[in-house]
Amino acid sequence: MIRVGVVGATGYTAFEAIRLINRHPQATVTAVTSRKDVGTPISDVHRALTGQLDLSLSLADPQQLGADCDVVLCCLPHAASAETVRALSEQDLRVIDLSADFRLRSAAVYERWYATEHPWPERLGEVAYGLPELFAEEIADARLVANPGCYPTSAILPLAPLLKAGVIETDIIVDSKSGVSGAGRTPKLANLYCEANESIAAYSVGKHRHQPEVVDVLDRFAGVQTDVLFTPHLTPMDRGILSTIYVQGRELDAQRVKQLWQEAYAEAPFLHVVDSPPATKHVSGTNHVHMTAIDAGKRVVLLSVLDNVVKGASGAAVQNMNCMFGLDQTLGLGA
Ligand SMILES: NC(=O)C1=CN([C@@H]2O[C@H](COP(=O)(O)OP(=O)(O)OC[C@H]3O[C@@H](n4cnc5c(N)ncnc54)[C@H](OP(=O)(O)O)[C@@H]3O)[C@@H](O)[C@H]2O)C=CC1
Ligand SMILES: CC(=O)N[C@@H](CCC(=O)OP(=O)(O)O)C(=O)O
Repeated sequence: MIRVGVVGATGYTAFEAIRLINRHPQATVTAVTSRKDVGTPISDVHRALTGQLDLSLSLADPQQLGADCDVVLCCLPHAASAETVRALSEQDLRVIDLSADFRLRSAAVYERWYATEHPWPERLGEVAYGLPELFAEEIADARLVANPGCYPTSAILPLAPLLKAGVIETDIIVDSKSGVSGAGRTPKLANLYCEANESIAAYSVGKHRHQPEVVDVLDRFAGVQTDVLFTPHLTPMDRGILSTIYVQGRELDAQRVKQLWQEAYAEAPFLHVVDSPPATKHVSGTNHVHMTAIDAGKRVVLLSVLDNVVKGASGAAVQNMNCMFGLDQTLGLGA
């Protein structure tokens, strides 16, 4: 059995990770940590875990986690995560960081977009990016994996094969909508029921930190510098992301896009090319991504949907864990 520690266990991604590991035939949760709820049973914090996991929260002590775990899923906010990841990396265990702290390859870019100094800049650029559909070999060999952002996953997966094949121009528009769980469980005014319900709004227009992540990962995979305009929207649903992506290229049409996806993702168990516009409900609670392409004048419109807390976070983390331990990618993920 793989012994799994969950750091920052009181949050949404941690809950989803525990739920998935509880169903995993070869992994078990052995430690859950928190700053503020030390000593509290995890099932008091996440009531859906009643009768499902008999563990109490402890402080994140790297040495103790090193003794109790083979792998730690670090579910802390960005900027807070990097120090903990660094301390955990000194232990004899593998780490999957769900935050953004090790996704970018450049400390200067990180510092510009996250407005904070990186505490371990020399490690950036050597960390596997946790999209097994694109980087399976690096992930399999890694001791530290940077789990992708939820929006970036929804944009990178449709775009990567098209850029690699050189069939689209590098000027790309990504318009994304997310459910409120994407913002985490830590309360914020914009995410209160009366603010978010029956309403939809764009935010961080032209300055969201996932824009450089998409650009960096596409360059890493396809060796192409893109100019991505990314606009996220908060929508009144619990979970789910829909990304609408506008691309164009000479003699490009939807059929060619789908053919390139089919070739690139023939072995990818969670990626599905569908024939009509997908809905977030089609993938809710699953690790699947549905994608389609539709001709629209001089452009092709790409549509992708995923569950932000599963394929956008904890499901991807379990998929990465499976790769790191030489297991079938789908184990514990119901596919
Ligand atoms: N929600 C989503 O859909 C996605 C989230 N992510 C990323 O995953 C990570 C976790 O997200 P999520 O679970 O939604 O977040 P939450 O806000 O739900 O939970 C984060 C947990 O981290 C702990 N925490 C908060 N602030 C600090 C701090 N300054 N130092 C140490 N611990 C802290 C808290 O636990 P306590 O107070 O008990 O210590 C909190 O419960 C984030 O980096 C997020 O950006 C990535 C993809 C998708
Ligand atoms: C709806 C909502 O607020 N979503 C979050 C994205 C969550 C995520 O993936 O963010 P990380 O890169 O920090 O892991 C946001 O826009 O900040």
